[in-house]
This record gives sequence, C-alpha cells and structure tokens, in this order.
Amino acid sequence: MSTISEKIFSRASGKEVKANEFTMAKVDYAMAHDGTSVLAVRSFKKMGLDKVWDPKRIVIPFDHLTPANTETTADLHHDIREWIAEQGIPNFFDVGEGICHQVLPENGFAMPGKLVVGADSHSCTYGAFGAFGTGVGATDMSEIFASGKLWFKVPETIKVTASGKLSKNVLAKDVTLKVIGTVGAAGATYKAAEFYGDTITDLSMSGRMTLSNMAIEMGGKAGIVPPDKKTFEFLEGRAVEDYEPVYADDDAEYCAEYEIDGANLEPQVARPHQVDNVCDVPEVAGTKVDQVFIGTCTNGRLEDLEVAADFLKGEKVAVRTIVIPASRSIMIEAIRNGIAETLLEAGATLATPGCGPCLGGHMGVIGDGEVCISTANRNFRGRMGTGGQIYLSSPATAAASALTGEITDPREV
Ligand SMILES: CC(C)[C@H](C(=O)O)[C@@H](O)C(=O)O
Ligand code: SF4
Repeated sequence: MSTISEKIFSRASGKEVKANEFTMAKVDYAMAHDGTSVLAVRSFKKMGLDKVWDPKRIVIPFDHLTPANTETTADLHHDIREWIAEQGIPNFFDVGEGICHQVLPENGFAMPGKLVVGADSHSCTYGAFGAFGTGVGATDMSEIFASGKLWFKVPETIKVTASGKLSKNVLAKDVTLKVIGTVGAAGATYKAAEFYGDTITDLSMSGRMTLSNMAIEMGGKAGIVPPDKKTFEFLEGRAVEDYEPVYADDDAEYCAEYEIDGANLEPQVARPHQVDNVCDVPEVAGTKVDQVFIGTCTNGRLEDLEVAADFLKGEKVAVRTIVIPASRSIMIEAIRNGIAETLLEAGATLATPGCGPCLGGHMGVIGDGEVCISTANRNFRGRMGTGGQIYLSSPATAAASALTGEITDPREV
C-alpha cells in the first residue's frame, strides 16, 4: 500500500520507508544551474574535498543569466566553467543550450522511478516522467556533490484527478492553473502530488511538464504523472540508463483528494501577485497589457510556440511580445518548421534559449506600473521588475492578448 513517492524513496534508501519518515536517500541525478552552482561549489570547496561523488551524475546547465548580463555574471560563469572542467563533469550545457528543466528531460536524465534533485525549485518538472523530481537549496546540493546522498522526509501524497476532454484553446496550463487555484498556494506544502484521470493522460509530454513544473506553486515537493506509453516513447533512445517504472498500489494512502472538471474548464489566468489568485479569463478580459512573454520552463516548448504561431500567423502584435524557446533544439525546430519566421513577421522578438526575463534578470524586465501577461509560473510582486504586474496564462491566452493589447479569451479570436 505505497504511493509512488514511498516506492521511489524505498528504492533510493535501500529499505522500505513510509510517508513522514526521515531517510538518507541516494540521488540518481543532481542538477545545479549558473545561478545556484556558484553557492553550491563555494560550499563544496569549504568541505575541503577534492572530487565530487560521481561526475556523470551531475548536470549543470547555464540558463538563468545567459548570455551573461553583467561583468559579475561573466566572472561567475567563468569560475564555474573552470570548476566543471577540473571535476571532469561531462554533462555541462553552456549558454544557449536552454533552461535546466528542459535540458534534463531532453537529454534523458528524467526517467520513471528515479530520484532527480535540482538546486532549483522547479525541479518538480521531472515528475512528468514518473521521477521524483525535487528542488533543494545550494548548500544541500553541495552535500549531494560530496556524497551523492541527502536526508529527506518522505512526503505524504495528495491525489489530483482531472477528467473530461478539454475544449479548443483550453490547454495544459489552464488545467495547471485550475489545480493550483483549487489546492491553494500552500495546500500541498511538503507533500507530493500524483496526477490521474483522462485529462492528464491525454496531455502530451510537453503538457505534463507544464503541470508537474508548477507543483511547487502549491507547495509540493513533487508532482508526479504515472508513466505510460507516451512517457516510454519519449524516452526511447534518449534515457541515459535503464529505468524501472513505479506505480502506486491500489490501496495507497492519500492525505487529500481533489477532482478537476476538465470538460467544463475555461481558459484560466493567475492575477497579480499570487499564483493561486486564479480566475476564468473572461473575468479579467479587457485588462490592458504592456508586454507579452511566451517562454520559460513552464511553457517555452515547441508545442507552446506552435500555439502562439497559430494565433499570430499573418497578423501583427499590438504590444511588445517576447518569445524565448526553452532550449536550443526547440529553437532549431521552430526555425526549421517556419514558426520562428511567423512569430518574427508578426512583430515578436525572439531571444536566446534560457530563463530570460522570468525572474527579472534581463531580456524583457518590465517598468513601474507595467503589466505583463506571461506563460511563466510565478507572478510574485517585483519578480519581473519592481513595480510590475504579472498575469500568468497559457500560450493561447498570451498570444490572443498579443494581438489585441489586452487580456483576451483565446476562444474569441
Ligand atoms: C534562481 C533559482 C534559485 C530560482 C528557483 O529555485 O526557482 C528560479 O529558477 C526561480 O524560478 O525563481
Ligand atoms: S524559466 Fe523561470 S521558473 Fe524556470 S528555472 Fe528559469 S527562472 Fe526559474
């Protein structure tokens, strides 16, 4: 009678463990990006150790401030590159390769049954592949660098079931925002979520990543979609090692259960300044926007750019619109199949794969009092610019809004 998380932690701990127990678990893959590796490496060096536990199991993508925005960033990048070379870490993804949470799955590091830990809160994205993906702080990461292990409290699990076929232009992001709005920003604190129902199984891998990505926005340690045929097909020829899919037992214990009505779901938006301040798009339709941002680890995948291109084809944007593919391969694909051209012709700006303005670093921060509709996962006060306001939506709602300059229901375009 175990949940997916209990089973993964039991394997990783070498003994059976249950929710609420503390356990020392072996990590399968560890990730730190340009933002957090700096602190993790500093703390690792303080331990006085020469070598990391296993260079092949460490993955470092540079994505947060790429290309370097200041001299300080350039210096930090330089130091980390040197450390990576010294340690012989083969899985290094430099400037332009993409956002960590896209780079790891694309390169087959997120696999069913694995414990994948990242020094970034959205590491829960790997749950889309049936992994226990979770975020830790940089000093915890230095401990993993040193020993390959970390103390965890095995989380209890909430069960979220979404049923019914989504209407046209109602997307994975709308399901995700509905889940966050229903569970609440702290509703799953220190808990894992397991996602069930035909609305979820119907989602593409890309859509499932959007959903798992935002588990942390309800406080979740992980957001896991049980692996199926789509998962295995995605991993074919991609997974970096063998894996064993893990499923919950029929009598697994859940601490709470939620039902989502996918069939009657409308496009959703999260209003400033909280992710669970969610409503149907018609309630805020007409709100003027100054900027549209389509990208991030939540919605910067090919499928998302395709949606945007469908709306913008042959049209012109009414406000500045920034599109940032989540990885180099997505950018290449978008160029090959004409999506990039469609977006550029419509007046959108295309930038280097990476986090971009998502957390206010560069490439599209907003000014005082400005409003941005964004496909990202966080709309906290000041995140994209001190006095800015962020609305979170699907790429369809964002693209529809780009055409009108105000928040627009994508079903009405
Ligand atoms: C910079 C990093 C630590 C941070 C995170 O952990 O989530 C960032 O990626 C974010 O989205 O706010
Ligand atoms: S895209 Fe945004 S949410 Fe994702 S890792 Fe980068 S900063 Fe964090």
